[in-house]
Amino acid sequence: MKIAIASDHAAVELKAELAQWLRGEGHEVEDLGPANADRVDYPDYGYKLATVIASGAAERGIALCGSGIGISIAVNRNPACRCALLGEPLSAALSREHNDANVLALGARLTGVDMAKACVTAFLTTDFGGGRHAGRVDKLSQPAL
Ligand SMILES: O=C(CO)[C@H](O)[C@H](O)[C@H](O)COP(=O)(O)O
Repeated sequence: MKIAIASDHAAVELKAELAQWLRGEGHEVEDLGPANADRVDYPDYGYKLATVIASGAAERGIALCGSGIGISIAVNRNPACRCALLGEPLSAALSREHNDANVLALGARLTGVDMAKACVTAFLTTDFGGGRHAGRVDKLSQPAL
């Protein structure tokens, strides 16, 4: 699968670890940066990731910052993105099955590497359930009231 990954300075190590692991699993990973741990602003990288998802250049995205909160807010400002911030695999699976999430957000200061990998695995291997969930997800693409 084609996956784009981005972070802020707080999550560059987790980003590198996940990117290497995913490549080893056979995925095509585009690392959108940053390249080092110099302080940056999560909106810049969240918007960059969202643009790649919106363009269709990557099927799924992984967004990382210290808590996952800031970058998930940034990604979700793009109407093409449904970004789910979570810290355990059941929520990752539900984000796919019920919400057709196309971006997963994790907090590197809150979630360890093994748990992060478990979340990513669930996120990448769970299909959208469709059915009753489809109309709800469609509503997310409509303008908010
Ligand atoms: O957006 C966040 C908090 O909601 C992330 O955790 C950021 O990584 C964090 O704000 C960065 O904080 P820092 O003190 O500048 O490293």
